[in-house]
Amino acid sequence: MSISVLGSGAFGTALAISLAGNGPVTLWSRDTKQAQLMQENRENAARLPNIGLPDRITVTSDIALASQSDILLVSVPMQKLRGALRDYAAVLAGKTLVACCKGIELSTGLGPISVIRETVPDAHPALLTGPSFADDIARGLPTALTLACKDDVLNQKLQHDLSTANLRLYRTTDVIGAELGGALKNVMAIGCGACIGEGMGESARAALMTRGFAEMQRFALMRGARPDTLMGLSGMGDLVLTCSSALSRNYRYGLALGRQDDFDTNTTVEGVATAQALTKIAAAEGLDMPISKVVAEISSGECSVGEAIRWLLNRPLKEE
Ligand SMILES: NC(=O)C1=CN([C@@H]2O[C@H](COP(=O)(O)OP(=O)(O)OC[C@H]3O[C@@H](n4cnc5c(N)ncnc54)[C@H](OP(=O)(O)O)[C@@H]3O)[C@@H](O)[C@H]2O)C=CC1
Ligand SMILES: O=C(CO)COP(=O)(O)O
Repeated sequence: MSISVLGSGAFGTALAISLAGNGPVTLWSRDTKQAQLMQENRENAARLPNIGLPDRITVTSDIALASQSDILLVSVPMQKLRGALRDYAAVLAGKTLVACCKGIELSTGLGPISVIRETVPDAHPALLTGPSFADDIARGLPTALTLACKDDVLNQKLQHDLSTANLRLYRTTDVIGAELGGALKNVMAIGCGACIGEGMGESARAALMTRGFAEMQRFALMRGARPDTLMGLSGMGDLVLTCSSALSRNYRYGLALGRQDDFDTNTTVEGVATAQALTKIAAAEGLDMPISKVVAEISSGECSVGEAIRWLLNRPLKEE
């Protein structure tokens, strides 16, 4: 069994480092110069600095070579997934593709598994998600993740092949629940960052996380997810991590909004597009998603964080 990671961002590189503990791994970058630099310097200086690449990792920009592996982990941002898969659909046909991204596609409202199905119809799709900062994984710190695949026989094999010394994988066939847990927690992390950045305090953050989780459950149930999936690593687990740590880019982005600080626009912040996608779908379905709505509005500059908080607090009172 051979493994490649397609996409050499922070997360793809961290996964490659962890998987290299089991055997050889190919790490693919679309950028030839970046691939050469990483292969020679044994470091991803751009996205995961100061962490060495084990000898068992081969970095390449040759997609034909990388796609020869049995299992391909696809680790690019959600809004780039369709384009990346479409570009390489010919060599990805029939492969096992494990999406590692967290989000909802803005143009279609779809999650990663559906995007794989549409772009590479005869691939075998799965999803890896859950609480996991790239930096932690790359440093060998332990975490537990959710591996989601409709085909439980394939999933059992993947669970065996992708578990490592520091990644304990739990499997589920509820791909919708796993996708939505990972996608929606990023929106709530922006909200929590904004709340702390605006100086609202820890009690407000706990309230926002809890009501945010209620929104996550409401949306996921509407889409056919199982409630217990949201209670697991991909939902509650990742929500807790991302809403409470400044290692999260979504949280830091929210923090910057609340403090009215600048934020590097090249940083991957998945929750921004996902909040917009959610708001569109919720409006069409008549679903009440107030936190997602204000996260979309503060991200687009339609309202300030202060105005958003006042609006949330002044809505009609209701049952919990
Ligand atoms: N970082 C983390 O801690 C975690 C991230 N994730 C998820 O992983 C996904 C990727 O995030 P992350 O690695 O952090 O992001 P980064 O911003 O660190 O890297 C994104 C990577 O995707 C590549 N890329 C972008 N578009 C394409 C394309 N069309 N074809 C090929 N490669 C492309 C970029 O290449 P280039 O450099 O050439 O632009 C870059 O290597 C996200 O969905 C994120 O939510 C999940 C868990 C943890
Ligand atoms: O998904 C993550 C942790 O599980 C990483 O979160 P950020 O994308 O907000 O950094």
